[in-house]
Amino acid sequence: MTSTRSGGATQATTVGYGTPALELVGATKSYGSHPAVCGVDLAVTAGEVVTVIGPSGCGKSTLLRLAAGLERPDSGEVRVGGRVVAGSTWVPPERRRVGMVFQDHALFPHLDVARNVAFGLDTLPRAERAGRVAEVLELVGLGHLGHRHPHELSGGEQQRVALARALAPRPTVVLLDEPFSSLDANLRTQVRTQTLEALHETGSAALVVTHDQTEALSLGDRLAVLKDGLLRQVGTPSEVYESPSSRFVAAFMGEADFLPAHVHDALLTCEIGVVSTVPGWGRTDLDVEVMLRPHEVALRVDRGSRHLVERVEYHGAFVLHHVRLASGSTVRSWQQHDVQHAPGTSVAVSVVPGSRPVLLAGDEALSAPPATARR
Ligand SMILES: Nc1ncnc2c1ncn2[C@@H]1O[C@H](COP(=O)(O)OP(=O)(O)OP(=O)(O)O)[C@@H](O)[C@H]1O
Repeated sequence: MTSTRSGGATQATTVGYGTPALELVGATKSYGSHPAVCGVDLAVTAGEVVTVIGPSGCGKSTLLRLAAGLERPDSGEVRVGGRVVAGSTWVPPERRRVGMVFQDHALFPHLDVARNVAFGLDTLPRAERAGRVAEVLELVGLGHLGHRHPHELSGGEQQRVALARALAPRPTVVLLDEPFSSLDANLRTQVRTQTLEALHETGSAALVVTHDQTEALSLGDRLAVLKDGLLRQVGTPSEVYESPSSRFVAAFMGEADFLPAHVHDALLTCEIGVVSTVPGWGRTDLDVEVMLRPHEVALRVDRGSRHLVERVEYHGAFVLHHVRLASGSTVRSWQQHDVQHAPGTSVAVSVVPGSRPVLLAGDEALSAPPATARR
């Protein structure tokens, strides 16, 4: 069931309570014999921003194109506002209540900003069109630029026009494909914030493709990690970063080092000593691997240690130290910007107290001890 929220001309068409704005159910698409998206189940609710991230060629754009109606699924369904738009039936892109924002903005060069934004509003009575255009341009902070042509705008302004154009018809869902990647780093942060504000203001559901881990972690209410066309994990940014379900997700979402480790009666130890206790792992004896992120690794100069600083990377606010352990394994450690241990320095390495490192058996993260490991 779709309904329009009362009390706000800028509001998107939202869906009834409990109905996802966008649902992909078993969505599958191959190009020839090459599977691009394999049985993806993903739901986005009204007002929610979900980012899709994964390595190049993993199927991110194909997933978005399936939702938009620019590709037909080989099997599975796409639903918008609870209505099937692909699967047992086919609804073309322009009738899906879906807005799209592309990486290159895709504005019409011969139309001014106002006409670009008005482009998808032909079903609206003429008298209401100008008001709606003014409203969404105001929403993205460009109320004063309606008369300009795209070539007279900065990259960030063009991106905001593209967003205004996508939001103007009050879509149920907005799909954004790498929307900030053509902007330089400073502008990207600013336009990202403005985009999020506009999306939250309208209450649209949004699915955003990005290849930037930091962006995925900071932008989305949830993020979906894709690899080889398969969804590997869906969760809030902190769930995915702090409790990755696999080695792939752990390493893809940020710096991660893996060390052989052992759990004995809920005590986790590895080459650098005691890592932590592991609640619920009493009466367990098991070889595992522990994942350590650089913010969990502490260093202290110790002339007697056989662990040596190998390389130091200055990042401004923080300095990343690469340490070669006595065994030959390496770990990384973030230090404050004024701490730089020169290569060759002997250091004691430990785990920052309070850390809850992730344990792995093979490529899968362990959330509980396997039954076979119980003594
Ligand atoms: N029209 C097409 N014809 C044939 N193969 C395609 C087509 N579009 C995409 N593919 C293939 O499908 C796979 C998924 O492509 P897709 O563009 O969805 O990946 P992506 O994750 O968006 O990649 P990137 O991050 O590099 O943009 C890739 O192997 C790609 O080569």
